[in-house]
Amino acid sequence: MKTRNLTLLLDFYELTMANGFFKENPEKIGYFDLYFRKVPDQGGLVVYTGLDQVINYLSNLYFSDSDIKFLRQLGTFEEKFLKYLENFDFKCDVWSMKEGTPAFPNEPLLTVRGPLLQAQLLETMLLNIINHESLIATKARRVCMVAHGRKVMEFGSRRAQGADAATYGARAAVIGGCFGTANVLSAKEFGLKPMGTMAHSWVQSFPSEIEAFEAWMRVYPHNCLLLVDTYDVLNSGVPHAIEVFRQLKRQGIDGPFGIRIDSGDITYLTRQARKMLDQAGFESATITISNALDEEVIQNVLEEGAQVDSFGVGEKMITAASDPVLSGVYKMVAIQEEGKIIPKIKLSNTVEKTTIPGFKHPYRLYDEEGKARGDLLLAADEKVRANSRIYNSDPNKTIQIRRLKNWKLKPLHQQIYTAGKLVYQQPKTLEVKAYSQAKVKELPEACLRLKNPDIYDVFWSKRIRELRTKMIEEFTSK
Ligand SMILES: Nc1ncnc2c1ncn2[C@@H]1O[C@H](COP(=O)(O)OP(=O)(O)OP(=O)(O)O)[C@@H](O)[C@H]1O
Ligand SMILES: O=P(O)(O)OC[C@H]1O[C@H](OP(=O)(O)OP(=O)(O)O)[C@H](O)[C@@H]1O
Ligand SMILES: O=C(O)c1cccnc1
Repeated sequence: MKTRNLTLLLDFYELTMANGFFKENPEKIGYFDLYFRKVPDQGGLVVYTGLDQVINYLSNLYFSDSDIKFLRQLGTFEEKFLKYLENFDFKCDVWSMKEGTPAFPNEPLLTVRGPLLQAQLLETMLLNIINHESLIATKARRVCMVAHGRKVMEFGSRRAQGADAATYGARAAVIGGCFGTANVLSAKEFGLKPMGTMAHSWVQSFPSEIEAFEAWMRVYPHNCLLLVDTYDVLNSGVPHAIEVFRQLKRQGIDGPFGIRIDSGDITYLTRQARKMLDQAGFESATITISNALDEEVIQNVLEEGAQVDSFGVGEKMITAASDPVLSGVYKMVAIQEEGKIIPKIKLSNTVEKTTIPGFKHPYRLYDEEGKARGDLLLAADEKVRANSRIYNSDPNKTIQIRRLKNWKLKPLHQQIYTAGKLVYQQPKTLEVKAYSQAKVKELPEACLRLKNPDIYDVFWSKRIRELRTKMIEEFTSK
């Protein structure tokens, strides 16, 4: 997407703290991890998405004259700090998982290291981008999985919560597995092919359904997809569609032909429509369905034997309606003073909400067959030996300690910025999608299912576990 100055899209406390950090010690370094604690819909994985927009945001950080003017008249900030913002020079290091990576609770999707006052300013926007796009990609994976290879088109822009949610959401849906989107802006910006059928208004605008279909046929003889539910699917829509396909066939045009059904009982109507099309000799004519679809409806109708070639999915996917929040957080995990990294923790009443201190990176563990067996968090300067002990991060798992065996470790973090300089080449959206699908295939099948998936293990090294336990004890014994 075009560059946009979103620097002021932050929560005011980030600026007031930054003003304070500036006064205290502008050189002090902070480390922050961005992660989530719970997979939406009680699913097994999140499709990490948003890095493209994160890069766009970070590469365009600046405070414009009018931003500074606005901040100055608030009377909250020191003049020296405003001057610092005026000449803002992004200096942070950023590590991130590659976009499309399947990710799990409590592992850093993205880590920022840099002057505390800068790293703090990024909190809201990084979360805004990643929480939204990962949520939609995660939902789309669920929807596409139950479609079992049938195409899913993203149709949700009209019901998305605003223009960005529609456009970036459509991209996220494609990364999650959708074949394409009806959103033309998203298609243009992200190198996708826009797609779709026709609306009821086309049919309504003619004196009769057959005239509407014939007119469409004249405009698009080589891709004749007709919406057949404006009046009566089986008594009017499908027979008229067949009549038009016959006319095209007589002209020597053999498709692609197709119909879309947007209301009624999907199972019954598609089975009947399939029979009618087949009997008329149009076995290759496709049937698309739409109308408030989600993974449950799709699974239901396919189990009932619905005859569907592709799905148009809108509102339920673009808003992740069944569980519409990914509660990613951005937490300080360390500071650095005089070259020394000092781990920091945030305690909570629940173990889940207590943070994981220290500068660390996530790795994926692969067995001899190339299957992912879990993820492992290691301190940034830590090396582990084959067969060392690793510890489950989930306190509810019965088996807490495991051996690393001969599993291969592959780093999940890539360096994206070094001292504020972009050092990473972001792949194109369709490459991200292909990468994501390949990475999902590496996971145990039981983690992928919609209901009651197996919980994928996220392990910690001994060092991380001991540090956390020690810090909890230190604070709670005080
Ligand atoms: N066989 C089926 N099993 C489960 N859900 C279905 C089935 N057929 C349709 N649905 C879903 O049921 C919901 C209601 O569909 P229906 O077409 O009856 O209502 P509607 O949206 O009011 O129709 P209209 O678009 O004409 O106003 C939709 O979400 C649809 O996807
Ligand atoms: O239902 P969704 O999953 O969001 O899919 C997109 C919907 O958008 C269109 O409906 P339209 O705006 O014409 O209204 P409708 O619900 O009356 O069909 C289309 O016909 C689908 O039904
Ligand atoms: O092309 C379509 O059929 C379409 C696009 C958006 C929303 N509903 C339908």
